[in-house]
Amino acid sequence: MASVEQAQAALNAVQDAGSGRSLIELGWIQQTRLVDDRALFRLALPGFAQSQRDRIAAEAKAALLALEGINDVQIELEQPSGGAPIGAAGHGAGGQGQLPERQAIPGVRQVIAVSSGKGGVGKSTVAVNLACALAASGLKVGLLDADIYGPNAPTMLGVADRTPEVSGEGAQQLMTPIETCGIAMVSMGLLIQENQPVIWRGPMLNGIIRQFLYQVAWGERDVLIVDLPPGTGDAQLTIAQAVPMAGAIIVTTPQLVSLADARRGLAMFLQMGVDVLGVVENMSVFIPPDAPDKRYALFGSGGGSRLAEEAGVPLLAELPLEMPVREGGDAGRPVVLSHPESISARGFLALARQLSAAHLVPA
Ligand SMILES: Nc1ncnc2c1ncn2[C@@H]1O[C@H](COP(=O)(O)OP(=O)(O)OP(=O)(O)O)[C@@H](O)[C@H]1O
Repeated sequence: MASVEQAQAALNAVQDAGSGRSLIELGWIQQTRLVDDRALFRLALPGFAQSQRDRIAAEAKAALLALEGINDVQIELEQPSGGAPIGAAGHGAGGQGQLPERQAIPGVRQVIAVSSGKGGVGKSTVAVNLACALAASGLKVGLLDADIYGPNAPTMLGVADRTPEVSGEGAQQLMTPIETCGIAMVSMGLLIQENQPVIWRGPMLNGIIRQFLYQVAWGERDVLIVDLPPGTGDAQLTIAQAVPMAGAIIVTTPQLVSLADARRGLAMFLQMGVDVLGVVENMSVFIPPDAPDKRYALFGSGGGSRLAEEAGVPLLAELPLEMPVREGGDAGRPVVLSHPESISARGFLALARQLSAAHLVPA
């Protein structure tokens, strides 16, 4: 028959996927007891998504059932001290105290973040084309380029030389988004000179992102697409804590190194209580312009589906590496508008249809 110490040691081996730390060390598992052949413990998780809570509970349960003499496990679900109630708005990192309520953007019905673990995988390309494809389907779409340090959306949408109008002063300031390709967009790239470096610290970055969320005249929008910077930094945390979201899309290439980063990004969203809507694999195969029937798996294959499967989320699209995508991005005319018949454009349009059907309802 196992002892309480053995039960605790077994639970100590169960880790939080995001930080890699033990659940016991994090204080999420408490009051482990044994009654006859039953193990009981209290699970006090911060506001994780349901799937993440289920996974943690299942792993802890399995760890206990593997012990000799334990035939049943009972879990008491507890709200973490000072944290947000489990299953409510669902944000908060363990033990960090009460976070402010998420605040919706007036007139904006849904927010979808486009994220990637590492740079250069095509996150901005996906965000911009997805926004254009959703607009082409008749939805009212906004695009917030939250990649403050490397804003690419203005170039990809051909508006890098435009400057949004700003009215009012201080907290009353209101920026009018730029209208292009049927969408309304704002970006740091519209506010700084080209080639000017952006060197900001966290609090300033949070401030500008909050301004982009709440001090822009977004008007009535069925959906706001947020193009996040790569990685798991301040911008992701600010957005995830500030605004209620339909969820996040994770963009990755099939490459293993890209996958490891994408996993971290995915875990961060789940930890913040933000649903992951699915994975988009970009650059799945290269289609040469002079041999459009050929396919080359330049970055390997199967990475996107592996990531999606691991996380229990859908693989939303597998988009090829094609010349018109890059050309459209450089020329300021996204491929869904410049080459709507291309395989990539059809992939983006199908992605938009899927997301629309599952998460968006026009006003
Ligand atoms: N499917 C594709 N086919 C061809 N070119 C692509 C494709 N996806 C992205 N690209 C090109 O790859 C480059 C990087 O794409 P993009 O800027 O969208 O990546 P990113 O992940 O947003 O990068 P970062 O986060 O570093 O800004 C761009 O020149 C873009 O045009």
